[in-house]
Amino acid sequence: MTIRFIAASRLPTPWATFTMHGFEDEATGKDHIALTLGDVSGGEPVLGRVHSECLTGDALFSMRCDCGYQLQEALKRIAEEGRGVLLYLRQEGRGIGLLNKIRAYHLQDQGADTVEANEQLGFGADMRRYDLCVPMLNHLNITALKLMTNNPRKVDALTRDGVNVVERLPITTGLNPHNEQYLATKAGKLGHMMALGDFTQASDVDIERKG
Ligand SMILES: Nc1nc2c(ncn2[C@@H]2O[C@H](COP(=O)(O)OP(=O)(O)OP(=O)(O)O)[C@@H](O)[C@H]2O)c(=O)[nH]1
Ligand SMILES: [Zn+2]
Repeated sequence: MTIRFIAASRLPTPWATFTMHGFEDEATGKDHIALTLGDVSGGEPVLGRVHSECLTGDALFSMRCDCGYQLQEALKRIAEEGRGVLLYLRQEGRGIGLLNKIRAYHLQDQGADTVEANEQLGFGADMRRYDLCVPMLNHLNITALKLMTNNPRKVDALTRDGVNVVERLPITTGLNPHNEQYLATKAGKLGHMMALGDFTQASDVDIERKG
């Protein structure tokens, strides 16, 4: 695996002006991004989010999942802390790609859950890799993460790959009638450490999206 740093720039957002660092994965040709805020080097654990691409949730306001809500919440929490990192990994659809995710959504429209749909298409439930995080974090001189996630397998995979996750912080936001079943399946079948009662409602946190 060769991850090459390409360029960095300012990225103003509604929450803070981040620094955006662009990387290229030479093996796959995919681009990945890190957003940082404040001085993240120096060894003190950094508040972080490792977020896998969800074009539908992150960019198209989909309410089928919790991705877009988590992305906003993570940037907001990093801004409140004044220091942190978000790794935005281009592994759409838990690694199956956008078009296969649409195929999986079609099966879910007909009654399959998110895990069954992947399996009916011949994929594992979660095909993601996290080994690319190590060179990205090394480039940023980040040695320890306080990770915002509900996904214990993400913590295990990152740890196996050599990322020092010193703390796991829940990120439960964006519950709505369209993603309730999906979130229940994540908790029931994928082992996510969350209960629907923990969630902030999408309507409470995201009024500007209701439009
Ligand atoms: N195959 C498939 N992928 C989905 C579906 N819904 C969301 N996704 C993808 O699931 C991934 C969600 O990634 P993350 O937000 O990093 O989170 P996570 O592993 O669910 O765990 P958290 O850190 O707790 O959010 C993204 O790549 C989405 O595109 C689905 O129904 N099917
Ligand atoms: Zn999503």
